[in-house]
Amino acid sequence: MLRHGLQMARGLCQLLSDKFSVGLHRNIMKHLLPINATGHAWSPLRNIRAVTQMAPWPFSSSQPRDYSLPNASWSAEMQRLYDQYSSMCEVETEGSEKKKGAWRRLPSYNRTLKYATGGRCLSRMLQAKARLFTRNIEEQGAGFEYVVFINKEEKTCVCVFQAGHLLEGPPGHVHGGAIATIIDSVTGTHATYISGPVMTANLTINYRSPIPLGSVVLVHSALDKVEGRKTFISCQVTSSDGAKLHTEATGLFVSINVSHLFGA
Ligand SMILES: CCCCCCCC(=O)SCCNC(=O)CCNC(=O)[C@H](O)C(C)(C)COP(=O)(O)OP(=O)(O)OC[C@H]1O[C@@H](n2cnc3c(N)ncnc32)[C@H](O)[C@@H]1OP(=O)(O)O
Repeated sequence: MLRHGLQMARGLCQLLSDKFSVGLHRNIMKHLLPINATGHAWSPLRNIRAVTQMAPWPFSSSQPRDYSLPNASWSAEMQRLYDQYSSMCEVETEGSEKKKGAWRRLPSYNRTLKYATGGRCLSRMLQAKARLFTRNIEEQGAGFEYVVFINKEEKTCVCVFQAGHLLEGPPGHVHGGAIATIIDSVTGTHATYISGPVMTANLTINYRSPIPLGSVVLVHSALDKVEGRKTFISCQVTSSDGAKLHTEATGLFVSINVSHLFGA
């Protein structure tokens, strides 16, 4: 019973911190994972693990890499847009006072839920190898380079997305499935920020104009409405100056009890 409860707590914590990559995880993480003076996470669950012989806590020895931070593969346009939205974000100044800003950058990691379906643990091999679909290409700039910002006041999201050469569909242009993936990731993250844990129930996409490989586009996500467990989001992918419409989409996200993902 204790073991099962701890697995659930650990899975929930990681779900909120990895899969959904949104701010609400912070409240839980700060209780479960105080950061010590060396910057390493300390977990009360880790201490209990010695008694219960549970699988390793994935964040126990080092901080996870935040993939939404700039790297050498980012083009000047990607960096410019990152700087533009970052300048509108809330920042902590000296003395822990916060400078007001409507936007917030959402961190992004490469691990997803550790304990998945059927109420059973995934095999150790799968646990070790599982990676978030959009963050699983090692070579920087080859796949999905993106960063998501959320506007708390307007309840909108924008993602700056640079599509790498491994995402080719039609010659020299981005694969429709890759476009769907980034749309699902951004709108899903947005819905989670609004409504807590959700799953995509429906995604409807209209492709209006092809996206050149290597280009930087903006994925704009807006909340349409929330009806009970249903969160409706609409989305547009445009050129970085907003002049060209590439893709339009609508998504329906249904709130779930996380036990849904544990097969309970
Ligand atoms: C950082 C990374 C972020 C990544 C975000 C990516 C998110 C994802 O990709 S999730 C993976 C893809 N999605 C899935 O695998 C979901 C699979 N489907 C399911 O698990 C379930 O069908 C689920 C959870 C969506 C809904 O099931 P359940 O909880 O039983 O809800 P259910 O009672 O059927 O429906 C609830 C409401 O939604 C409606 N609904 C459910 N599915 C649909 C649908 N496809 N179309 C329209 N309406 C729907 C129902 O009609 C019902 O409406 P109402 O309350 O008005 O009667």
